[in-house]
Amino acid sequence: MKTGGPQAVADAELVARIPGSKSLTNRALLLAAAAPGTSRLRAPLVSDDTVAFRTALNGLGARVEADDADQCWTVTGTGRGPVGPAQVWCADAGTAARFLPPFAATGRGTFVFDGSEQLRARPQKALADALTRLGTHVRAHEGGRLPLHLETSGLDGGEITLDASMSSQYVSGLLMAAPLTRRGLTLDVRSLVSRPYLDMTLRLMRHFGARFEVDETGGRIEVRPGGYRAADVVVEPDASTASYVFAAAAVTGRTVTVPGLGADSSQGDLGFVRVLERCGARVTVGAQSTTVTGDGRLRGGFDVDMGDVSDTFMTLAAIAPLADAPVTIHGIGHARLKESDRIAAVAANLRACGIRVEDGNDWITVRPGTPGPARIACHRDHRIAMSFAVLALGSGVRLELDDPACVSKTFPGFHAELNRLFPGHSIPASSEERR
Ligand SMILES: O=C(O)C1=C[C@@H](OP(=O)(O)O)[C@@H](O)[C@H](O)C1
Ligand SMILES: C=C(OP(=O)(O)O)C(=O)O
Repeated sequence: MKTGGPQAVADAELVARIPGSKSLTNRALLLAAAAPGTSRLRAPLVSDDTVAFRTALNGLGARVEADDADQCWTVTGTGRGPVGPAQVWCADAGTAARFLPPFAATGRGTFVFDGSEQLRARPQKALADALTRLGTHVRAHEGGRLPLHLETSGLDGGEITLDASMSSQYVSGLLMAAPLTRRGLTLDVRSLVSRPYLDMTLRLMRHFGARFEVDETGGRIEVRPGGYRAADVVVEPDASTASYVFAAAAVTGRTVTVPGLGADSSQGDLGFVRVLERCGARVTVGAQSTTVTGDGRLRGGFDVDMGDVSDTFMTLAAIAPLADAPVTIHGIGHARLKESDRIAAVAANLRACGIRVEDGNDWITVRPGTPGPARIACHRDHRIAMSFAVLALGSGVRLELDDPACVSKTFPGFHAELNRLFPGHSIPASSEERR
């Protein structure tokens, strides 16, 4: 029988404190704002993206109030689309820029959506075009980008085809607006990326009382009119965020459990643990929690499609130098259109560490190697910062992040939590002051 002592301490399971899902928080906020009456979000994510979303909804006529501990947000919704004029600041949040304009289009008046330089650079054309075809008067910057001006008297609905090859967020935004249209809306979705997010949207819409049908191909969705009813939501921990502590388990040979993230999760990014399994980690996805145990060595020599879980491809790419053979990740072309061009950013940072990398339009190959000290260019991309923090942890190399605080987009306490789980982690928590 094993007793206490150093080995027992080394083997002890680490229980990570992962904040709520950004995607669930911002969807639940929108649906609660669109429903009449009071809805509650328990354990919402409190971060730049969700606070921006909450503030935007307050400006659009809903009331979102937080309790003292920010553990429960109470939303008083209006039961209809918002009334303009309103100026909406989306900050860095893709979810705000893609979910809020369709919602506003179901209301009446004029609305102006804008965001940071980073968000202004991200594509919106398919969404702007769809709103125009539905009868909204839309004026956008070149290529449909922010700032976006809308003038609307509500949406009749109807049927439109939508190209979702750049982002699934356009589809989610239109779907969530659809029950507020006068006749209902049918979407014929083409070239969809990030499919699990669309399923998450539909699941949450159903929770708020929406009625819809999805055809057998999954590409045609018919949403009935009739609005929403208020509902309470318990927000699960964020699966994309959990990828960093799971990867940390894999590279340190420790066991990390994330409570509250289990087999029934609607977050596709929990699928990242199956990729870690290919690297040799042991994975248990239980009803209420997920556990990853690493053996400290990473197996490579595989090629994996991470198109459905692309927010986690950098987590794998950043630790891939520690694998015993090359790792290729493909299907991730749309990751070039996020907070940064993520393929380019990961490739350049790995090269700065002395690692051999090849990359193409929608793929990257990372070769085994010993990373050397480097300054990591985060490009204000939270996931670049968090991914390379895990490489620093796993390799013991000194990596300096040029913008450690950018993690506040989705996980303001990231460095502190990594340090709590893995004391002595080389990126100091003191670097975490907010921008
Ligand atoms: O709908 C969502 O909540 C999200 C969808 C994904 O974007 P794309 O659909 O643009 O890939 C993902 O990258 C993003 O972090 C969140
Ligand atoms: C792509 C991301 O964010 P968003 O599109 O919601 O801004 C992300 O969080 O990785």
